[in-house]
Amino acid sequence: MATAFSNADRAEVLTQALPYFKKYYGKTVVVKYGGNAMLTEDLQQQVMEDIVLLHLVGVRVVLVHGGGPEITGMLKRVGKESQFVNGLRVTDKETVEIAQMVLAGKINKTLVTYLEAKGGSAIGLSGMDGRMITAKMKDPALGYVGEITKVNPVPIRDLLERGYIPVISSLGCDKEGNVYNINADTAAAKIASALHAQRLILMTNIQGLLKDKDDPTSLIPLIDMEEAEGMIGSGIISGGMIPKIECCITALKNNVSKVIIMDGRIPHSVLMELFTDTGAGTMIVKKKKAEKDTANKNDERTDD
Ligand SMILES: Nc1ncnc2c1ncn2[C@@H]1O[C@H](COP(=O)(O)OP(=O)(O)O)[C@@H](O)[C@H]1O
Ligand SMILES: CC(=O)N[C@@H](CCC(=O)OP(=O)(O)O)C(=O)O
Repeated sequence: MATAFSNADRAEVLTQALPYFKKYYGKTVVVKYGGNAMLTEDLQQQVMEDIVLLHLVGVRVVLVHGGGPEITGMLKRVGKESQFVNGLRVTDKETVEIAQMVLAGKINKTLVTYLEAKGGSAIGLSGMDGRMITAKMKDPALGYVGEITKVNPVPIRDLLERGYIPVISSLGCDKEGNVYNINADTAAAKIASALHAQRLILMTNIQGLLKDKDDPTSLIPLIDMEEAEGMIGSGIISGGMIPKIECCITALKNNVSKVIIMDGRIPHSVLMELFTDTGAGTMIVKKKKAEKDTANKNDERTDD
């Protein structure tokens, strides 16, 4: 097949990636995949191929997934309308059962199958397995929406040690055996904290954090926690981006080195972020090293 790249070009690309392979070898990267970045089978397969590549070059990669649109679709099929309060789905007993079927059943197993088909070894678990995610009711008005009280990282570490990619769905349970529906960004952030991850990558359906959410050219490549908090206060960050940024900030305050929000619909965005000079999306750091105007995302990316 004719291609625009010569073998020399390909070798050059690999050589350029070498310092990044070295940087991330043996490091823990938690990737959250979900929402509209998960809409087609092709897209899911492409992202899983990237995850396998990360795994094969020695990154300890953990995949945490959501699947909100699929839960909404399944609820519709049984005649139930979804209702959200501040980005969280109001979850009655029937809804949590359906969330469990969709997340722990269909999506988790589909992603595991794709990872295996692409040459990885993956094991799919939900937050209930091995008491990985303990939760309590967040607010009785929301029903069975879980607030995470504890993450047990041992089963995840065991799988990583044995060379598996853990694939975790965002459900949790309490001591009484109640199951809770948990926002997948929140679950990924808490898991990243429990693992002291080098990177938490949240894949979403927008380029990253934008100065103006309706202007795709206004991407902010690098921001720190204080600036991000200010942008929530000033209304630049709104809607579903608010809980996303809040859980990024909590992760940074709790053992996670850096967080990236990126567009999961762009092919190979995760590889671009980790293995190229340019990166992708928005990186959130605790505190920028340089002053605001001179801060360079690449300085932050190549150092921690
Ligand atoms: N400043 C901003 N930059 C980027 N997106 C923003 C911003 N403010 C609000 N948003 C909105 O947040 C959305 C992402 O949140 P959400 O839809 O909950 O993502 P997901 O379903 O992937 O978890 C974007 O599609 C966008 O409409
Ligand atoms: C409590 C709550 O809202 N849970 C989410 C869980 C799935 C999720 O977060 O999926 P995405 O990442 O695809 O949005 C829900 O029911 O949609």
